[in-house]
Amino acid sequence: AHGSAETTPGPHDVEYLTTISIGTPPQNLSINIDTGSSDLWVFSAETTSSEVKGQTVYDPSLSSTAAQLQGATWQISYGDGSSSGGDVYLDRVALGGLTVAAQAVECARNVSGEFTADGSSDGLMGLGFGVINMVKPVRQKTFFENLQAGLDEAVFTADLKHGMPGRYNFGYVDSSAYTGDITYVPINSTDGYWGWTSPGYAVGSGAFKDEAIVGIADTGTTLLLLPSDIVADYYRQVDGAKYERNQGGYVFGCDVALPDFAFGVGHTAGGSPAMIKIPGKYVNYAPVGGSSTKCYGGIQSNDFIGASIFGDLALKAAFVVFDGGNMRIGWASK
Ligand SMILES: O=C(NNC1=NCCC1)c1ccc(Br)cc1
Repeated sequence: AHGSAETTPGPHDVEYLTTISIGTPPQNLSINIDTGSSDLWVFSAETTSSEVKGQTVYDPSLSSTAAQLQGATWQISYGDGSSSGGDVYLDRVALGGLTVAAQAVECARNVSGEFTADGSSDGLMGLGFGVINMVKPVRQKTFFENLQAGLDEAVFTADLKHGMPGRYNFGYVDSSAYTGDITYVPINSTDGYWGWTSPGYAVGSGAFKDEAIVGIADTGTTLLLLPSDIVADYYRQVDGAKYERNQGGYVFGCDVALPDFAFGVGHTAGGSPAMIKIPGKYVNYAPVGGSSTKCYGGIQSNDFIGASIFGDLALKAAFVVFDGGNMRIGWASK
């Protein structure tokens, strides 16, 4: 089996939203597919009403195929400090023409302010590894893990785009969706993430710099978060760019010229790595609050996290294969 679903960017490509249907008759929700976590949770009929502002909720009592997972609860917090928690139902979940008959659907009883304020997202679908699923006492499998054995190929692919809809495919690699070759590198899933190491980077037309970047591929994080020395190196090439603590990162004039940023993938011994190039204009993330001339950079430091995060800013410059069958990740230009 294989399937395909369109995914639509929010403002400034802050997140990408994909429609899933839950239950019988189907209840359609718009969710954020997140390779940086492993819980499928949704706003629900049980969510504290003051914390629901415009979201569509899943109501298991209206689904003839819903069954509460007795005694199961969950609580999760994300890298950006947001959080949610609640209880668990098993129900059928469909996405892109694929269905899991008994998927753990984690129903929120409470959500943090970030989720309440985001009227576009009705929940998250984690496509990380089940080892970090947060359901207690028995952790649950992700949608992809439940599908995997029945897929033609044990893969899903992310084809996110700048300011326009992209696509998540499951069970196959669409050879018409990228250019050149896909370069695969092994992943380290010990922490439950799609962890991988880039051999280095280049700023604009500059030389490749051999500096290993240990990170994760995370569709649920908006920006590209890298070691502070690499980030400083990039913004040295941006006229007037500076680090502003009260803005929480590097800012620059919204009309400034921005160099491309390229990161390496794999490299044959002595050979040069494949490069994924992020166009400079993608690095202009958005005007900072209250200004129309000062803009916030899409490349920022990871110093509080430790690992680097190849978030949507990096992913939307590539066609990315999350290969669960071979525990590897593949990157291609497009
Ligand atoms: O939470 C993480 N990714 N997903 C999401 N962020 C915000 C909403 C969803 C995340 C995962 C790993 C590391 Br290391 C840092 C952050």
